[in-house]
Amino acid sequence: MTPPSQSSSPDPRPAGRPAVGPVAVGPAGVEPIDAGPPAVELRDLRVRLDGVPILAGIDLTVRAGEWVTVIGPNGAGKSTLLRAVGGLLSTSDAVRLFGTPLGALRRRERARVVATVAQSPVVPPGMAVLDYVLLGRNPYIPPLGRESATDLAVVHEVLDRLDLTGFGARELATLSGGERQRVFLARALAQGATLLLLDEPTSALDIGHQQEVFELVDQLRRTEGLTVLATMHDLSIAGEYADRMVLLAEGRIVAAGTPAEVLTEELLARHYRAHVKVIPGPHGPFVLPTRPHHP
Ligand SMILES: Nc1ncnc2c1ncn2[C@@H]1O[C@H](COP(=O)(O)OP(=O)(O)OP(=O)(O)O)[C@@H](O)[C@H]1O
Repeated sequence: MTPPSQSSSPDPRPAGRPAVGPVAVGPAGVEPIDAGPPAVELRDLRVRLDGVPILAGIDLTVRAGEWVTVIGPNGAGKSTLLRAVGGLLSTSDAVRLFGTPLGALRRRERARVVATVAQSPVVPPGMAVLDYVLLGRNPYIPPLGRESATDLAVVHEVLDRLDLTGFGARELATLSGGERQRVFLARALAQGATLLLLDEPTSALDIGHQQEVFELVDQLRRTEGLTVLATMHDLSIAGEYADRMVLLAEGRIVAAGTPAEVLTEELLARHYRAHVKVIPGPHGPFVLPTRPHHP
């Protein structure tokens, strides 16, 4: 089930690529389509906030259907990078989504292309879960219009897939941290965008729900060509799901490559000042923090 188009504006998604509806599951095992422009293209992206340089010339390409995870120590600029890609910062023409400069996309168009799960989303006070997730359908609801049966069906399907059936009437503020985090993800998936930006999306989840969420996102990626740009601090999980990883430090990319190339003891010691043991695993290296040796 793909969200109906309600705009005559040009759709920057590659031709033939469906809008990703969370309930539209295609044949399993379809490889990402690698034709057409990249999902994300950053060319010399520089961001200053309140006069402070935060990102110092980032070049990064994320192919359609790829999962790229940005890692790095606190304050490295990961959230700022995702906010720039999501259109929340002024970036001139440094950011292109599916070949279109970000600035050329109107708000509703952009919302059909890119959905974000922010680290700490603002929650309108008193809002029920169902109404909050329905906000994800705004790009498909005409101004002054009401949600359609399709919008409601998508929302219920997403709630179901994120183990939130029965939560619809609950006030968001009464949920546990992990339940609330799944609602934030539900809203982003209900948006049906082709590019998903995940900023520490599972930091409050128990390991079971964490795995469930990442498996769901990965399934959408494999079956429907969803592109994922994520940040996370759990390096083992990051390596298990990412095709490629980018290590950011002090606003610059200091390493990029496969998880095995980026998750090395030497790089993690240098940029995180962390003592870790890296053990090869079937889907990516496991990174285990170890106590420094005291003689
Ligand atoms: N408005 C602002 N003015 C000045 N500095 C800012 C502003 N907003 C953010 N920063 C700084 O920018 C840097 C990057 O912040 P950002 O949130 O992108 O880091 P991060 O890598 O996501 O960190 P974390 O892992 O802690 O979430 C931080 O040092 C932060 O203090």
